[in-house]
Formats: sequence, C-alpha cells, structure tokens
Amino acid sequence: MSAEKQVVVGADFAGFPLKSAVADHLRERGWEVVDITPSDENLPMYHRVGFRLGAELAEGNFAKALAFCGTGMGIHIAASKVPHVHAAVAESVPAALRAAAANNANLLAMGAFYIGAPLGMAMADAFLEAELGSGYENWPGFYEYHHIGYLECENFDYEAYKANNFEVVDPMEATLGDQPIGLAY
Ligand SMILES: O=P(O)(O)OC[C@H]1O[C@@H](O)[C@H](O)[C@@H]1O
Repeated sequence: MSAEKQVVVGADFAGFPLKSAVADHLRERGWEVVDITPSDENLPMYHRVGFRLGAELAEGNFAKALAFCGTGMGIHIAASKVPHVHAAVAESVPAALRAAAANNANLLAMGAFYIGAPLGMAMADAFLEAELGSGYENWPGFYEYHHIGYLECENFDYEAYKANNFEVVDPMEATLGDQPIGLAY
C-alpha cells in the first residue's frame, strides 16, 4: 500500500461518473484523492488524460494512478507511452489485485461501459492495497520471478534490445517454484 495513501485519478467524459463514484469511495476510506479532471466541462480526450496521469507517476508525484474511460483501453495505451508507467486494464477484482501483486502495475484503468460503481470501488481497493507479492507469500520464488519481469520492463531500451539481436541485455534469472496447492487467484 502507498505509505501516504495518496492516489491520482482522471477520466474522460465516458469515465467521469465512474471516476467520481470511486474517488468518493476512496476518500471515505481515508485516501487523499487528487483528481486531474474534477469538472465534467471541457474534459480532455481520453489519451491526453492518460498522458497526464502517466506524467504524475513519471515525475514521482504519486505511486499509483486510476484512469477511467469507456473501456479503459485507450487511456491505458496512452499512459503506457510515458516512462516508468506500468499500466493495467482490469474488469474484475482478482485481475485488479493481480496487476499490483504480480505485475507491480502503478496505473489501473477501468471502463465505465462495463464496470458498475460497486465493482469499480472494489477493484480500486484491491489494486491500491496490494503490492508486488501480496497474497503470494507462500509461493516460492513468486516475488523474485515477477520482480525480474518488472525490472526488465522498467529498464527496457528498445535500441539496446535491437542491437543485442532482439535479446534482453544482461537478463536476470529466478526460478518460479511450484504453485501452492489451493492457491486461489
Ligand atoms: O479506450 P476506449 O474507452 O475504448 O475509447 C476511448 C474513448 O472514446 C470514446 O468512445 C469514449 O470517450 C472512450 O472513453
């Protein structure tokens, strides 16, 4: 969980009502929610909201962001163009949790065309309250294996990768142990 319980949120016109419901919910749970789209007048296009949310992460102003548009797809693609953004789209609570626990995602996008307010609130809680490895403590190597995935994404340099014959430069190694019996995703 973010130590300071701060999160930045933003929406286009399609995601605005869902964003407002989720933001109100988070504030009731003690989060400081900074909304880059507080009014439904003159809302930026979805991808520009994604760029701006990504910038808040890249600049170190926030550890996590929530993005809302019609499906979550466009805003997540745009945010992913910003350095240091690890963006996910989810349509279920387990997927939102897994984005944080396995992928160390720092931005969760959701789509108001498909997600009702109660589900959006629960997805936001799951995503914000988890960190890399949360819930998988009994799976040997889970953290190490996924940490490598995170680091190699974070440090990915396409030109260096291309120059290395499309192989990761200095790949790290970790063994993912057997999945514990009964682990539910
Ligand atoms: O990425 P998705 O939501 O599919 O499309 C981007 C936006 O285009 C419009 O339909 C809506 O504003 C939607 O949020």
